Amino acid sequence: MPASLSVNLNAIAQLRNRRDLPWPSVEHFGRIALKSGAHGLTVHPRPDERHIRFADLPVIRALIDREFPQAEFNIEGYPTDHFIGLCLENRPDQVTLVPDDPSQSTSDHGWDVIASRELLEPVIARLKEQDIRISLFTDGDASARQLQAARDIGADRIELYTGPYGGCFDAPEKERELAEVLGETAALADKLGLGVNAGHDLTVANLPLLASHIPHLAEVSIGHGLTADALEFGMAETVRRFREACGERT
Ligand SMILES: CC(=O)[C@@H](O)[C@H](O)COP(=O)(O)O
Ligand SMILES: NCC(=O)COP(=O)(O)O
Repeated sequence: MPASLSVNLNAIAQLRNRRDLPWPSVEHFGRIALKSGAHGLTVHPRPDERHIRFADLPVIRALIDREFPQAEFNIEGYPTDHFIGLCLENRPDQVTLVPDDPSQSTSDHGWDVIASRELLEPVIARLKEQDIRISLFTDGDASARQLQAARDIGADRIELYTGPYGGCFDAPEKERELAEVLGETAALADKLGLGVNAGHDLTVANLPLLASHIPHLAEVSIGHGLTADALEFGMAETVRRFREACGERT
């Protein structure tokens, strides 16, 4: 079964925010992405609203409810009270919890689940009361103890942080990163009953090899590389290319 593609709209929002204008519109490009066969939309609102604004969330929720009821809405972020409130108001199918400091420019590491158990366990319970699937952003080389802890506190999935893989894709180290790091962690998570998502710095070039090393890969969320390609090929054609890179026949 090919991995589902969730299109991250952060970069579209960042371009929009250069001016006090409503375009490029996250609703418009979200619609094109879903019409073109993307399985869902992802947003990662950050506290300074530098790309996704809090007001974008109900717009995306309404787009999915009205026009694409099968599509999934994935909200990513650090679990502050404000973030949890945004999630409860906007009814995502999945929340991906990410251990980012508010000043971080982008995500660059996964949770230390064991050390963060007191923070994460009640948050996961609260979100799961609303039937929201929980994914925890996880380092590619997470230990068995970390994965076990993720499962014990109620996570449904992990999202493997693929930044280091993206960074070494043109170098020989990518073989080790794939087989011994991401592949082994994914296999262990699968054995423990955790679903496996992946994201960060994925591209149409590096996605097929990743997917071939993680046969049970459930979902990839992709923003930066996909938006760059959309500038060249258009959003509809780009989504088609990324779906193919996931192993879908388009
Ligand atoms: C959680 C993650 O992998 C991030 O890649 C993300 O959602 C993108 O965040 P920015 O768009 O702010 O870089
Ligand atoms: N969870 C990762 C994500 O949504 C997008 O990351 P990127 O493709 O913008 O690096």
